[in-house]
This record gives sequence, structure tokens and C-alpha cells, in this order.
Amino acid sequence: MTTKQLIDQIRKKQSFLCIGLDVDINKIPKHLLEEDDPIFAFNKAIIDATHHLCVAYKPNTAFYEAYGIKGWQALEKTINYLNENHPEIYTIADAKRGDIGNTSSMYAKAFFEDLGFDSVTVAPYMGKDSVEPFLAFQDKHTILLALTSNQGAFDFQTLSVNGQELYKEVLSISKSWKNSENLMYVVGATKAEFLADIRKIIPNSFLLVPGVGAQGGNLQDVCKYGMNDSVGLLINSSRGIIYASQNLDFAEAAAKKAEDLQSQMAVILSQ
Ligand SMILES: O=C(O)c1cc(=O)[nH]c(=O)n1[C@@H]1O[C@H](COP(=O)(O)O)[C@@H](O)[C@H]1O
Repeated sequence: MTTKQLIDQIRKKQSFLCIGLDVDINKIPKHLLEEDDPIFAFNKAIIDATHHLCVAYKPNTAFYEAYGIKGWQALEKTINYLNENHPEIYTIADAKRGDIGNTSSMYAKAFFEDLGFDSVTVAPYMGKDSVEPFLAFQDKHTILLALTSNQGAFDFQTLSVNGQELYKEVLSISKSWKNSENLMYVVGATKAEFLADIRKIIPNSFLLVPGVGAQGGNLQDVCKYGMNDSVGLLINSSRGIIYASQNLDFAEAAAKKAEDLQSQMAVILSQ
């Protein structure tokens, strides 16, 4: 999907919500465990109930890899279901990959070609030649970790390098990489106050902002400091939406949580 198509969807749905499909078998309703594929059954129900409220889904691959081949099959079924039934929805493989170029090319093939995701999250710390193989794919986005939502973000990402914080170096330097127009960046919702400075370096890029909901990030603050003329934000919530209920009504309860965020987004977009 192109960036323009994503922006069109945001305007149409009045939503820049991304729902994280981080499926933990211990947290899904017990009746689903009788299904052949409980993880896919859970995802399908969540997608069916929420697809009109969000513009993106983000399965974090850890929650699938943890269940071996069955987990990977559930991931494949989920992305196929989305691509077949909701091709207008933007998909993010949250895999946080990145390796020497030769290996990164294979990660890129896995997520963009084999699975058919629109984007993948990538760690920047092996540098340009580890990221450019992802950027080579047309109409696919590489979402580079910039300033993450966790406490450990302050261990390295904010250390001073060449007179500025390391995450700012990541932002500045990555702009010079080949096909850098295919970059988006991750900035945690818990770091909203940093967004004003971040926007000085990357005014036009899209940001994936996780951390609203379970991690306590604030939607209004993120929008105040991070929104640009093209919206420029995808706000992710995973646990805060998908585990709203563990009963038979889990999908409707998830839709209510998603609707709550979407209606706040509609208000912000109208201002
Ligand atoms: O890349 C990410 O999506 C990510 C980056 C980050 O800085 N913080 C962060 O929480 N995430 C992911 O975003 C999701 C957040 O989930 P919840 O805290 O349940 O909403 C998880 O899949 C995290 O792995």
C-alpha cells in the first residue's frame, strides 16, 4: 500500500487506529480453545468486529513464533484473511528484524513477498546496509525503531552521540539512505513530549506510536506533539483492545474499546 492510500483511508474512516494482534493463548476466551486454530479464530472475530474502526492491524510475530509451526500458520491465515477480505487495511508485521544485508534481504522477502505484509518493523543498529534491503521493496514500508515506549529506551537511545541523542542520529542519518521515502518510525506513546523535537527532524514521515492503553500513553498528547498535515500517525493499542473481555462477548467488547479511541480520533481530526 502507498502512503497516499493509507492517508486516504485515515480520512475516510476518521481513524488512525492500529489494533495490535498480540494473541496470548492464556488470555483468550476459553471456548475458543476447542477450535482447530484458536489463535486464528480469535483474530478473525476481532477483525470482523473492528475492521471499520481502524486503518491497520499489527500482529507482533513473537506471539505467533511462541507457538511454533501452528503459530506461524495462524499468522499466515490472519494476513491472508486481511488481504483477501480487507485489502484497504494496512498491515504491519511487528518483527523487529535487521541483520547483515544478505540476511535482511531474506527477512524482507519473508514479510513482504511470502506473507504479503505492507510493512515490517526493523531495528536500526546494524546500520544502513542492514535496512536498505527492506527499503528496496516498492509500496512497502520499513518501520524503524527510533524512540521506543519502554523504560530501557533511556539505556542507549537517548545517549549523546555527535552532540545529539542517539535516536535523533538514527532519524537524521536514515533520511539519507536509498529509498528512504519508504521509511516510517516507531516512537512510543509514553514519550509524547519528545515528539515536538522529532517532528523537527522528520516533519513528513509517518510514525507508528505504540503504548496507548496498557502502557499508559496518552492519545491527546501524542496528537498535540506528533500530528502533521497528513496526520502522520498510526496509534497502536494491543492488550487495551483485544482483551477487553474474556467472555463470549470478547469481540464486541474489543469493538467498544476501539470505537472509544476512534471517536476521540475523529474529534481530533475535525479540529
Ligand atoms: O514496535 C512496536 O510496535 C513497539 C515498539 C515500542 O516501542 N513499544 C511497543 O510496545 N511496541 C509493540 O507494541 C505493542 C504494544 O502492546 P500493548 O502494550 O499491549 O498495547 C506490542 O506488540 C509491543 O511489542
